[in-house]
Amino acid sequence: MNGGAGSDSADPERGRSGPILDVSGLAVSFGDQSVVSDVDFSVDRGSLVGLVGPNGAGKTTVLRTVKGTLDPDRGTVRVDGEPISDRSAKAVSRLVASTPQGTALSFDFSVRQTVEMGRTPHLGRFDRMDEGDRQAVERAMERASVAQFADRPFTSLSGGERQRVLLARALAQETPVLLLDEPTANLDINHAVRTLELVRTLVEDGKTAVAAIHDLNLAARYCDELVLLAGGGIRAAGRPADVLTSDTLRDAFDAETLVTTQPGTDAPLVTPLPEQEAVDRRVHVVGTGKPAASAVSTLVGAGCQVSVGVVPAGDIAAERAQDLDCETVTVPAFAGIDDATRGRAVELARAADAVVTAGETSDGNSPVVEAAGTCLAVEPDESTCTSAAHDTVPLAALPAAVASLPAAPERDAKPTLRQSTTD
Ligand SMILES: Nc1ncnc2c1ncn2[C@@H]1O[C@H](COP(=O)(O)OP(=O)(O)OP(=O)(O)O)[C@@H](O)[C@H]1O
Repeated sequence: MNGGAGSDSADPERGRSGPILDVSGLAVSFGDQSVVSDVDFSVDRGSLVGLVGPNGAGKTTVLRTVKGTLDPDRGTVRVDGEPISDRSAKAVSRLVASTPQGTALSFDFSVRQTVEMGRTPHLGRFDRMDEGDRQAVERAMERASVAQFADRPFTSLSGGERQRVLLARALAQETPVLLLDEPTANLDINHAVRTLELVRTLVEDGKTAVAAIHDLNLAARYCDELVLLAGGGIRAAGRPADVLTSDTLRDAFDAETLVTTQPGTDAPLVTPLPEQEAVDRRVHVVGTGKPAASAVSTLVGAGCQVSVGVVPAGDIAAERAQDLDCETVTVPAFAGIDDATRGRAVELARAADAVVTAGETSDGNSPVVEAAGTCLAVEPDESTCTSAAHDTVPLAALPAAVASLPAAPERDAKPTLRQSTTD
């Protein structure tokens, strides 16, 4: 019996909990060049963990070590509690399947023959595939959406199509653990999302997956946890929102980023920022909705100290400002602005080098807008606070417009901003 007749939904892993993969004290070098050391992480059954990090950080090296094709200098990889070094290569292949980073395989097999290779660990040396093996192959091709190419030569496919065939080969292996090295690298956005949705379905059915993923936003959206590798070790590990912060990304990638939240989810959204000199200005934003939220992100990204309000609690501009640790003066939605609340916003506006209005602003905020010496309105200007003289600028030009303003000389005497208060 060659096995493999079971369907994915009857995965024996389903319902089991706890770590299936445990990596401890891993150190790998090539010659005298250390690539990673002190790498420790474990992966729970039924979860998807993303390995992220800059080029050359060692993601592929860690994946190769986990599947046993590269021996570490130190450390242990355990699958299901047992070190892989104590198991035969074939036994490891029944537990761990992988897809390679590159798709430039030179063999000229058909797609079906390529996927059939995934059954090798389940066959004896002289065994032929049985009906159960053939069903596993068909199922894997269907799941990876490559059944329509089954009879074509592998080498005739595009890079993205090949990538899906290699995923099908790994699925045909029917292992509890999947290691995916850049599974979306050659895929268009539709196939990238479909591939990661498929991996999520597999994970929900009980499989465990570790994927090296360059696209931080896809990694954040689909992975349960991330391991950030950089500089020869793990820089951060845990929930995507805890790992993908501006500070850790600066540390790992030497890049400035703006981290907000992906619409409709609580996954972080990472926007790389072009290198530019920080705009050392203090700005108070008055407004609501997406225009005000975008103004806040743009100004924070440009390096300004930003405060916001008065804005209704729950408005996207208030949430964005709080995400970015800006002092935010709010009132409950649909409530009027009381004097004390308006007073705090006026104080912040006076202390700022400029007030920026964006999106709809209520008449109740007029004293806040008027409190500033300078007012800039973001196009299209929807402000109802018309009493203050202002220039209108497109959002993209806002940092430059703010930078061109003179900084108020009494900066040191200005009241300090509190971190993200809401009333
Ligand atoms: N066989 C090898 N011999 C020598 N050095 C190697 C070998 N394989 C990898 N390296 C080096 O090890 C380091 C880590 O490589 P690795 O491919 O693991 O990084 P990575 O994080 O997967 O990178 P990328 O994001 O670019 O795919 C790199 O500096 C690489 O040049």
